[in-house]
Amino acid sequence: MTYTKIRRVSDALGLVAIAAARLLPLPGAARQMGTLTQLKDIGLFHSQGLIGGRWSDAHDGRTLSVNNPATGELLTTVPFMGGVETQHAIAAASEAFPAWSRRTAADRSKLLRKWFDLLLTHKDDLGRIMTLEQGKPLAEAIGEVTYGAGFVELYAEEAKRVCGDIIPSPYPEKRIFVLKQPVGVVGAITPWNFPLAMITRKVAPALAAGCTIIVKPAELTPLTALAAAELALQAGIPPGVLNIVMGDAVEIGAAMMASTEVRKITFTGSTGVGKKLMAGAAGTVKKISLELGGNAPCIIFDDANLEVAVKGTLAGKYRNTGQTCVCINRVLVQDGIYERFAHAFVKAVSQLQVGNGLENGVTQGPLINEAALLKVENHVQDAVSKGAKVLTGGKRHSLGRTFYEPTVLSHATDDMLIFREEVFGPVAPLVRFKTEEEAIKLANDTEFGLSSYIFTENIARGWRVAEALEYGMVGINEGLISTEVAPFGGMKQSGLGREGSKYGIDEYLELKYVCLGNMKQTLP
Ligand SMILES: NC(=O)c1ccc[n+]([C@@H]2O[C@H](COP(=O)([O-])OP(=O)(O)OC[C@H]3O[C@@H](n4cnc5c(N)ncnc54)[C@H](O)[C@@H]3O)[C@@H](O)[C@H]2O)c1
Ligand SMILES: O=CCCC(=O)O
Repeated sequence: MTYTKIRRVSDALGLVAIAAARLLPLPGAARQMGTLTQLKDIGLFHSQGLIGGRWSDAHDGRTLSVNNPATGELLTTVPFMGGVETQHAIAAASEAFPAWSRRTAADRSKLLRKWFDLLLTHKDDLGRIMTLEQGKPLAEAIGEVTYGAGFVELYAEEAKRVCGDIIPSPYPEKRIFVLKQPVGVVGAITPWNFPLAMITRKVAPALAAGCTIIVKPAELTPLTALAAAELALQAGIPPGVLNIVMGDAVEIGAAMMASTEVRKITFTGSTGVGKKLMAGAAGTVKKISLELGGNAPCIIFDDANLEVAVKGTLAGKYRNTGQTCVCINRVLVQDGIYERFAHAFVKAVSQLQVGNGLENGVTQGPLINEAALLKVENHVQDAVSKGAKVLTGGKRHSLGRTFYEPTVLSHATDDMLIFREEVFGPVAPLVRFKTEEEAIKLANDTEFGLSSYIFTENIARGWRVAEALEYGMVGINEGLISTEVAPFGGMKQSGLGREGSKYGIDEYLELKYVCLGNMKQTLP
């Protein structure tokens, strides 16, 4: 029985093809399936890359393990690809580019809309795959699918609004036009913390603009990307328009950088890697956008509504177990509200439920791996050694492995690692301040500038401080600010360019100036 037939049978019976898939060698499908067999549509599970519309292995057969961070379980293996496969993917994307870019915007829009519909239809399965490989609680994972699909819907609409311009000419015999054209083949490199949304935030505007793309998802979380790509194929997105390679990040990145056909690099990840890519892109002068790390301050003023501040800080800090680039990293609390805030915040944090993201009621999943756990431990130890006090948590969770207790530290100061670096874990350090001026100074005292948060009931103060913060995004009385319709991005070393919103598509477009001369004046 072929894999497609197994899928049809399983669909017809309303069952998954668990037994069959385990027993048969399945070309193009699962080699080891474990808990992934509980998907409603097993056809979403792919463990090969996608090049020119074909599910592909590494040329030398090498593979890479994908594990569940909550249990350590081996979920599957995927090809360990490198420069060779990246060059094939670039060739496929280049070949697909002329036809894709010549299609009407309305046509591309329809295909993106179909992809959006399919992503939502399969949101439970996509969420399950995401929880298995990334660890976030299932409800949060399904939330990410909705969020990620939102970019596809938005750019299905924006595709039709890529308008050029006519500029009044200063010369009677000349006319001046501005065309917007797709930049060409795009290389996208994405992180593990948002295995779907960081991909659709790049792929959807690229495809809407008429570009073709090669995506390299994080090696820790390739399965959600592959499932989304399966749905893109089902939606009718032509072979070669969307390609996925994974494996040796350095080799894949280098092949993208070296290629003269790749005209644009879009990266989300750490600032260190972003800087390397920026240097690499210089060799062929590629357009580049970077969404990098953050060090978000959250300023709680004396006049904040305590309940709103606690709820907002909780959401902004502990989303995805603190593993979000926009997660609050430093909580700056004014003198007059410090004790009351600390008390109420600790109470709320103590109620978070840690566990395997597939279990009901869990709000805090594991950290992605042992290295992430060690970083969190190191930050807490460093803070405590410099005078911080643990108000709750402060150690590995009794579940073991990659679980860490949701933690609040008081008496944090600007000489601690946790003040300087992104902790990327469930730890909130409270820093006491006296004046508005001091809060702004502390908040801006970092090379990062992604997101920031303010809690105050004073509207004038909210505006004033928002204007003074050197950050690309500011939440006022709100801890969850991400949405596909708003421009997402950072200042300083948090990145270049903006994603999402009506502005995000500009990153995938070139402006071309056309001057029409010899316009003879025939009318009187
Ligand atoms: N600003 C944003 O929108 C945003 C969003 C999500 C995550 N992030 C940041 O990402 C970081 C966490 O993600 P991460 O640990 O996956 O980051 P990372 O930089 O280690 O990896 C990101 C991606 O880059 C690849 N990569 C690593 N080295 C590379 C190289 N030399 N050449 C080419 N590719 C390379 C990885 O395989 C992965 O796919 C955090 O700093 C977080 O703040 C930022
Ligand atoms: O990790 C960073 C991106 C998360 C988001 O889009 O809110």
